[in-house]
Amino acid sequence: MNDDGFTAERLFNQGYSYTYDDIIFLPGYIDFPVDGVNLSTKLSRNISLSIPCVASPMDTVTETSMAVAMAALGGIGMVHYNNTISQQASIIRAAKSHKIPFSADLIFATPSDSIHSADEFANSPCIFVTESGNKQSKLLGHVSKSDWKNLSNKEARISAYMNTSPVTLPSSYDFNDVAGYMASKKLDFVALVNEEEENGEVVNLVTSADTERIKGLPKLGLPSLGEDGKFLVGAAVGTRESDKERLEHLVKEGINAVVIDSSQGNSLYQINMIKHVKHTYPHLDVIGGNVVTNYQAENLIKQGVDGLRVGMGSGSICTTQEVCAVGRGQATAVYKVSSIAEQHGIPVIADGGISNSGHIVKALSLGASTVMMGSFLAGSNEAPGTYEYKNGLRVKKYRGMGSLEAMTKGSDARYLGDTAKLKIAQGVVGSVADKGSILKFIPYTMQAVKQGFQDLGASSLQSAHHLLKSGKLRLEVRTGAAQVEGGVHGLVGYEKRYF
Ligand SMILES: NC(=O)C1=CN([C@@H]2O[C@H](COP(=O)(O)OP(=O)(O)OC[C@H]3O[C@@H](n4cnc5c(N)ncnc54)[C@H](O)[C@@H]3O)[C@@H](O)[C@H]2O)C=CC1
Ligand SMILES: O=c1[nH]c(=O)c2[nH+]cn([C@@H]3O[C@H](COP(=O)(O)O)[C@@H](O)[C@H]3O)c2[nH]1
Ligand SMILES: [K+]
Repeated sequence: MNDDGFTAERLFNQGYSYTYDDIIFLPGYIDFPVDGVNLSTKLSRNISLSIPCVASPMDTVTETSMAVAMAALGGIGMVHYNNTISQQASIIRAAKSHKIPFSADLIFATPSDSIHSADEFANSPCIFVTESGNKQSKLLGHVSKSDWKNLSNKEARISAYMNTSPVTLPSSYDFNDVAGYMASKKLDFVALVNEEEENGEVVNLVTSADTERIKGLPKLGLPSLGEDGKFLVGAAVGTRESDKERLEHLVKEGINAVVIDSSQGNSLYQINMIKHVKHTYPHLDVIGGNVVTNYQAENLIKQGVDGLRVGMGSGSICTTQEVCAVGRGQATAVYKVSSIAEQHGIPVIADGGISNSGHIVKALSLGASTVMMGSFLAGSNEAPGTYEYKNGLRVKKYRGMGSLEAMTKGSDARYLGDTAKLKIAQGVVGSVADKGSILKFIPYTMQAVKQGFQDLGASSLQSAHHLLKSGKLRLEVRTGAAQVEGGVHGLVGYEKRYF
């Protein structure tokens, strides 16, 4: 009989709001190797993923590159809605047209243009020539940077010297198809065109440097693909009348799930929106939230949500608990909501507060099926925005969607028709350190999560949830001193490297 530690049920019913760092699991029994751990899971009732990772619908986290890379890794990205309907739709369209987990900056010109400086190529190995000089018209040829450098008359019009038979491949080719073709033909670069469109629009450019870089990264798992063979992409919408029109456009672009975005999801507005979505698009998975209590969760489950997003005030940029005095410690919130959702077969997304692989292990072992991350992903190459330097550190901007800056930017698009109102911030604007590509650090993070699962004696999410429910999973609260002991301590200096 195991009477060591507490069961989750006992620990989380004492009137404390615990967060991930407050608790620690006692180890279980290992009878399988690390690579025997399977992290496949469900985002929502009808959507399966091979890794439990979701990119948050925030304007400094998820646009095309993030959505593509997350799906390529086996997770999913939720495209934010702090933009116009057409901008959000075009981010989704672009993500859906990719089969390769990176996107290049594409440069276009018309045949009658001249190229005066190498700067016009920016970082691209070529400039594409189309009838109208933009992406949307027919591809006529290209000028490679090396051909342009050898040109004696730099004033010449592009039509006089462009290559009129550029090598293109369908954008439906996957990474191995493209890399294999490039290697066999010894190509420096190749354009990927969308063959579903009449004009064969160029959607991506792959260079041999890209293929070499990808080959050097950890092997990708099973990508998240829909029935149409395209990457799974989700999107967020609000609960205003105008969000119904927004959703109509997003559905046309083929989104696979919709997140109804709110800090407090148990509202008449959200319930009306869920009813609308369920009635109008019965095959679209709806993720409701955010919720942190049984009462909130039950109300949304009654309306037929296919997934629940859990977390209020736990995010790194959140000030909701300070400003509004509502919310819940994230470990308690995830455990409480998951135990109700599980009875209805509804997967839970643990949203916010993830800053290391241990937090992911905790969220999943407390009943969540996926984790949603903002700050953990915002410093990556795939997040929107460019890097800048702050105190010698390479950083990217990261801001709360309830920050004044984000609300002001989105107010035209999101709060259209609102009468003048006083804006109160529930988030901050900040920056996060450069982390490189998620194609590299997410596979390492998942390996760390697998090690945590192995220590617990859980070979899958299902088995972790079984340990939780059966009371075999034992945990304790860490005192302040235990938390200090659990971290690095007593050293004069050290370097923290995770992989
Ligand atoms: N997870 C978290 O802890 C938090 C997240 N956030 C994020 O910040 C952003 C903004 O969040 P919220 O302010 O909660 O957004 P929200 O859209 O739920 O609410 C904004 C305001 O509009 C009102 N409203 C919504 N629909 C309405 C309708 N149809 N008619 C009239 N009034 C309506 C709400 O009552 C509220 O006052 C979201 O992206 C959210 O995810 C903000 C705070 C906390
Ligand atoms: O109180 C808040 N004010 C905000 O401005 C805000 N913006 C985002 N979010 C929520 O935080 C989550 C991301 O949290 P992390 O950076 O910790 O991953 C996100 O996924 C959201 O749930 C906000 N919460
Ligand atoms: K917070």
